[in-house]
Amino acid sequence: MSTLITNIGELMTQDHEHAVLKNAAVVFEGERISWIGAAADAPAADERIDAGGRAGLPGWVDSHTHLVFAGDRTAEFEARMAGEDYAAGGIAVTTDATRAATDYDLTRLLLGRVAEANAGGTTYLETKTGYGLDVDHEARSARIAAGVVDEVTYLGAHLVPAGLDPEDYVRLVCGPMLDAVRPYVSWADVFCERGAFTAEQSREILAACRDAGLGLRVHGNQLGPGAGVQLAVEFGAASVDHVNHLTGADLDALASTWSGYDDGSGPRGTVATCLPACDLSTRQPLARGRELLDAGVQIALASNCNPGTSYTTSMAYCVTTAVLQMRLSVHEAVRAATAGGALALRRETGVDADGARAVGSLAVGHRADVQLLNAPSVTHLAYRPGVPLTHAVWKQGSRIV
Ligand SMILES: N=CN[C@@H](CCC(=O)O)C(=O)O
Ligand SMILES: [Zn+2]
Repeated sequence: MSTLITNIGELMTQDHEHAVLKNAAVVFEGERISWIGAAADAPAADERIDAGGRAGLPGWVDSHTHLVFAGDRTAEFEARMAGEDYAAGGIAVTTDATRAATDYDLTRLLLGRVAEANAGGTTYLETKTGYGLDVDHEARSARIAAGVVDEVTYLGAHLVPAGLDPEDYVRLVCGPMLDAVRPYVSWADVFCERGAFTAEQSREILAACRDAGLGLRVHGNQLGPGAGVQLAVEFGAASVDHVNHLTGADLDALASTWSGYDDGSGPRGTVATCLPACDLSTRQPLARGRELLDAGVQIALASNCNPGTSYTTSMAYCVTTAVLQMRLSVHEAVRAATAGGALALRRETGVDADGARAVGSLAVGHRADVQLLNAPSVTHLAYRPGVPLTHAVWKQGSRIV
């Protein structure tokens, strides 16, 4: 089955050349893109969709979420808006509610959040465990997530549960808990922050997870300066996320991981993932996306959807905020929310050992994940803030919106 989407007024491909095509068309063959170019040259296909001059772009790649949870934290949010600071301890409230939920309810809640993300144009999703915090509940969260989302990250190192000795808990995270989640996850993450895990504890956990064959990610430098960025660089993590409080040395360390990447002489480095919706909800200074880009660091934008610090699945909101307040161009912000997210998940290129296709950019052979906006140009995402512009979404070649 092939599908032609034609009469696309502006197509932002986010491919290697950063091409933005006018009067464009794209053809899918099954789950993959088989052709892309000028509408006038497009080949015939089994199905023909007229985009009516609308703008098209890759589906969003949301590379940082915490979607497996029950309960809500409205009261904590209200207190924060009244002036209280965010503290990691709130994670325990969600952990209690999550442990109390049935498998059926947790799955239903997760599916609802994924559907909400899809409706806003998200076509590739990572999510984390981290609201189970004991062996059985972490394994359950990982198992449920693995049946629903594209990438699952083990975040047993989210908070030390009350009453446990931190060193005992770290041993659990590095041992029996890691063994229990291992069949379901491909990534591990650690919340390296005051009130969560120290640099030394984080290092021990990252080493154990690396030795178990997991790719690494780090929550770092969110609430103040800290060791997260340096640890992420030391371990060759695919991303370090939050990055609100960076020293010059942190910026240099991140930039050094990307030297030679652009001209093909160096490997992929550590992506700095900015979470603007979270920054606003926690009243942290916005991550310095502009400065990171100018220093040569590859960045991603992600929703960080979770009940504590960022209860939104809207990648469009993140893009809008990045343009209006972080001083990214529309092209840069869209890139960070598509190809940047893919880079943070190491899914930006070709066919890998799992047979998975590249996501986050529109090129022949890549996964057919495309969204059309109810707008003539992608700029409308920032020009018309808050307006739901999603018109149609295809994921792996199938229309889902
Ligand atoms: N910072 C750590 N974890 C989440 C928040 C979790 C929570 O408060 O429930 C985050 O990414 O912001
Ligand atoms: Zn997070």
